[in-house]
Amino acid sequence: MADTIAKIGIVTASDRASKGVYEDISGKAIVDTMNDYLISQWEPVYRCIEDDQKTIEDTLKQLVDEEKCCLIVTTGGTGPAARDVTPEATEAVCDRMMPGFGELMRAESLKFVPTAILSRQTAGLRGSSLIINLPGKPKSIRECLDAVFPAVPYCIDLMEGPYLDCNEAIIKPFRPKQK
Ligand SMILES: Nc1ncnc2c1ncn2[C@@H]1O[C@H](COP(=O)(O)OP(=O)(O)OP(=O)(O)O)[C@@H](O)[C@H]1O
Ligand SMILES: Nc1nc2c(c(=O)[nH]1)N[C@H]1C(S)=C(S)[C@@H](COP(=O)(O)O)O[C@H]1N2
Repeated sequence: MADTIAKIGIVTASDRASKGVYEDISGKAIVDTMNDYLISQWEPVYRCIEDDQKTIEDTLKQLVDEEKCCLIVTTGGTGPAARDVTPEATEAVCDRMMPGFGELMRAESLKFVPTAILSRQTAGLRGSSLIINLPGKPKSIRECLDAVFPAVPYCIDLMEGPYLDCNEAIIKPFRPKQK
């Protein structure tokens, strides 16, 4: 699927950003990061929603099943507060979990903040889409994506999704088997 435009879902789960109390800087940071990383064509499918489990589940299902996003990156709602339910919504819609993503992001994030372990961020597969949770803080976006993104293009190759070509001066994808 070399020439397919990759659709990438960007989901901000934040009560305040979704009500306009503050600007959604974290969702924008995901878009900026993808623009930095990717030299192949891609298209963002953006949603900014409240921290409500059913709303998050419905949004993730829509982005996978109807929009056909190969990758969905969420931000927010991964902590211990009562309304932090993004990991639960992610698990509920995924067929299989990819625990290594959360493990690596927490380990790398600990180099920046001791509160990294408060994030329950995870990742999983629904159909042939990869869903990755990031914390809500704007600066956590790049800290986490720089750690895990090298494995993302090959993950999408294995699910027969679009070929993600990266700017290797910024991020080096690792593909054990070249196409
Ligand atoms: N999407 C975002 N855009 C800009 N800043 C954000 C965003 N999400 C979080 N922040 C910042 O990080 C701080 C801590 O995030 P927190 O985890 O409380 O947010 P959240 O749970 O995503 O949002 P909310 O509590 O409104 O649902 C916030 O006070 C805010 O300053
Ligand atoms: N890389 C990184 N990870 C981070 C942080 C951060 O600033 N950078 N903040 C932590 C904090 S303070 C919290 S409470 C949790 C959960 O954040 P969330 O509820 O906004 O998703 O993510 C943690 N992980």
